[in-house]
Amino acid sequence: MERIHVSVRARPLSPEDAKTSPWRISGNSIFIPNHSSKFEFDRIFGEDCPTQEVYQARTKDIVAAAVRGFNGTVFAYGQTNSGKTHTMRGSAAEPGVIPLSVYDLFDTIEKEKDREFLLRMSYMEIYNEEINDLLVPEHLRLQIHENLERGIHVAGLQEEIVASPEQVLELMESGESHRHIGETNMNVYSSRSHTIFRMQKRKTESGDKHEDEGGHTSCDAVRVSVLNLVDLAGSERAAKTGAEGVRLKEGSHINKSLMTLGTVIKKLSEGAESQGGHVPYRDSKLTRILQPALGGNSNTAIICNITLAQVHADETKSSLQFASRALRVTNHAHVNEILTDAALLKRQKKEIEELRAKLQGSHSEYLEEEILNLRNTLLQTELERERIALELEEEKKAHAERERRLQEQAKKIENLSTMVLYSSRDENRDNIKKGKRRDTWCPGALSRETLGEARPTIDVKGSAGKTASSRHEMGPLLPFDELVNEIEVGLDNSCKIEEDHDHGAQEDSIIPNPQSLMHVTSRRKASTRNKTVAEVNINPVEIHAAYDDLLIKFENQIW
Ligand SMILES: Nc1ncnc2c1ncn2[C@@H]1O[C@H](COP(=O)(O)OP(=O)(O)OP(=O)(O)O)[C@@H](O)[C@H]1O
Repeated sequence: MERIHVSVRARPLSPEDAKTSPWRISGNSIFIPNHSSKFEFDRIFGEDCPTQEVYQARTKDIVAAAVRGFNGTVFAYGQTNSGKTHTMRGSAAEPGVIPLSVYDLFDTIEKEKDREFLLRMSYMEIYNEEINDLLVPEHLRLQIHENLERGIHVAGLQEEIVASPEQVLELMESGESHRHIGETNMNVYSSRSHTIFRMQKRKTESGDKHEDEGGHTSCDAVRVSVLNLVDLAGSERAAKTGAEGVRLKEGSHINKSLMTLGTVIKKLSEGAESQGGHVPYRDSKLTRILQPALGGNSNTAIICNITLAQVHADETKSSLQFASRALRVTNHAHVNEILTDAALLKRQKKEIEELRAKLQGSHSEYLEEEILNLRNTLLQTELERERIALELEEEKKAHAERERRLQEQAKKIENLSTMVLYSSRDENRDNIKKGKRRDTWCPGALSRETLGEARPTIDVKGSAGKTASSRHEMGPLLPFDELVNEIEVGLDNSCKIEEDHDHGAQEDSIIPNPQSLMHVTSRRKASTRNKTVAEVNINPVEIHAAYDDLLIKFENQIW
């Protein structure tokens, strides 16, 4: 929301008028001393102020905004002979707002090299409430239309494509030749019509360019803005202008349209539009054409031309009241963008792609979180697997230890068997050698001392091929049962020693004590050892028998 910018420009006075002028200007205020009326505006330009300064005050910004796509309207308002045409058209010596705007417009466009512009100009007048085309004189009584695409526009109005300020000004000069100008008592070249100089800019936004599959560049947005520069006909009093006939009729239409403009401004200043009230835009061609500029989509500035002469004090006061009301009118300018169907599709496609990219981005975040969770789960599984592997390894070691002990026990048993068999073979050999055998066995007849002299020394070799380095002395020759009892007593001690003994690899090379082995074969307390006996199929009865045989052979050997 931005209100209409209103400035006041006072035209130079003759020395006589200057002496009698009741008006005083102080800053941006104008008033009549000792009078209740005091007006304040955005700017007040004195009689010595050049048009360039007037242009710089606001119009320059409106032109720049028009290049960016905002509608703009600047119009000069005031009584006849107040300097409106001088302000808007100017002269060769002092160009007016229109030529200054045209040059500025092209300058701005040239600086915006990345944009593509298409400029058109039109020039029309509203004469006696009829719209005529000043560029094409045959185009008379044109009608005002309104539609969604073009808004309010004059149908059939010539729109010349222009490429330079000089071309524009030439066309403008040409149009001036068709304008209704008449002589009145107040102004030799009095404008008898309102003129509207219009520049339309169609801008294609380079930022919206796209390259299609064929590599061609197309634009999907076109900004269209309209700059209206209006030189109104001046309000006049027939008594002062001396208008008669045609001039009187012209003056009547001028006054009527200006009165409608005043009413529209008054209504807008009172907030009628925002309150849903009626604003009589359609009561005149002027207000209808300028409707977007008055409370609508446009940056608007009004330059109120006045004369400070005493003789025109009432008209000046009336103009200042109009301008003062206009200060309270607000507009809502915005960029006007036109999209073709193809352009609309392209833009929507672009938006969809952007949304899809955003969606994929958020989905990717979700996936990353999922991957992180999976990685954590995987890590936990790996740790669990390693823990189980360690436990398995420990179990294997324990199992191997058990197997090793079982094998040791088996070897000991096997050694015992081998020892028994070896002794048996030696006895047979000695028996054959001596040819002597004892038929009965009398243990009581044998003293331990006697037996000790005859106790053989046996070199025992392991059946597994291991060399037994230890030499074991045979104990006293006892009956088998007695021997077993003795062994059990001995093995209790042996077990204790064995428990304290390191079961290293060195132990494998030691020939087991046969007595210990006998313990292994007969001891019922140790279930594992009984199991070992069963596994190696050593029958204690057989050992018993073999032992008896050995004793007999041994005795035979002695005797
Ligand atoms: N600021 C100014 N400096 C110098 N001369 C001026 C100035 N304003 C107006 N004039 C002169 O005053 C005369 C009338 O001005 P102008 O034609 O612009 O008035 P107008 O408001 O357009 O009148 P009308 O409504 O009858 O067309 C012209 O000769 C113009 O050169």
